[in-house]
Amino acid sequence: MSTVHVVESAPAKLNLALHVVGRRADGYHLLDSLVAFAGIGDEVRLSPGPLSLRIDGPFAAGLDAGEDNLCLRAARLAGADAAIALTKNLPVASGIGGGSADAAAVLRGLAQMGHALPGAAERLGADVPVCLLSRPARMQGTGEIVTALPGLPTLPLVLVNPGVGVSTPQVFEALQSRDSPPLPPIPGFSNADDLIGWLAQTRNDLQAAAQTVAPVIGQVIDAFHASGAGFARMSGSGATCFGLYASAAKAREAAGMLKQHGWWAVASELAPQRPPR
Ligand SMILES: C[C@@](CO)(OP(=O)(O)O)[C@H](O)COP(=O)(O)OP(=O)(O)OC[C@H]1O[C@@H](n2ccc(N)nc2=O)[C@H](O)[C@@H]1O
Ligand SMILES: Nc1ncnc2c1ncn2[C@@H]1O[C@H](COP(=O)(O)OP(=O)(O)O)[C@@H](O)[C@H]1O
Repeated sequence: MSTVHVVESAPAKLNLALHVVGRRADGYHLLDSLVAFAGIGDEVRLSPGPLSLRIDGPFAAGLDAGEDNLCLRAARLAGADAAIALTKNLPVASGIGGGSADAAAVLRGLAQMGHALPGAAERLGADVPVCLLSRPARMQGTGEIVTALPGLPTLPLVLVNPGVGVSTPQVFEALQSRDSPPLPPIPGFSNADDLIGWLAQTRNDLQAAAQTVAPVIGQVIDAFHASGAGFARMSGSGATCFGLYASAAKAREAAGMLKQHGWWAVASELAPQRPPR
């Protein structure tokens, strides 16, 4: 068995706010999004060897380890060989960027093993540039413009996925309008009230569209409020939603209640402090 050389976490991406501000001639939508990362994520381990991928973890069964897997695509883009082990803790295709986070973690890990980061990482997926940073950021364009933000308060949160697959193209097609204003100026947030006050002035424009495809998303948001969340919203194109809570104990209690619906529900943290890279 080969020795693991590098372990990289691949934290879940959350679009705390997401405005659709336009549409390009090729049909792709222009976004303005406040992105942050959660304490929960996948994990990638790299060791020297020919290019290979092995997947374990709670969501391994839903994911093919073939050549299209974003871990392998990332290594090929970097021109690097490595034996990759992925622990898939995040639901697949659920609006929290698990595939992009995995690709970014592979690229970061390969960089630690001496391989240069490839240019145009966004070719792997729109969320890969922000996932490479894995820190709070404003994301614009289709994801290629990433501006790091000073930081966000670390807050208890719960993620819920109702187990319904939502197609990203279908959600974009279901949009009623594509000309939202940009996000309001993003101040420094010193506490939960600051952040929630700012979030209340924003939207996830994809949420209403996703709800037409998967009405259960509305039930998830209602259940978050019933469980004491101070704020609840869908991330990305769904169907995963997040709720913010006043304490870690309340988040854990809420996750227990939300699981009773038969949904994947996990208590974690928003923007946990991570050691500097
Ligand atoms: C919506 C976001 C927000 O962070 O998150 P997720 O829901 O993926 O987590 C991303 O922009 C998702 O980007 P990405 O992950 O590359 O989307 P894909 O699944 O590759 O895109 C599928 C399709 O959705 C449409 N699409 C996607 C992104 C975009 N900015 N405009 C679009 O119109 C296009 O029809 C595209 O062919
Ligand atoms: N390592 C990976 N993890 C998750 N999805 C992957 C991976 N590799 C390829 N994919 C594919 O990428 C697509 C997007 O997955 P993901 O990034 O989890 O979702 P989303 O873009 O909704 O946040 C899925 O359809 C999945 O089949």
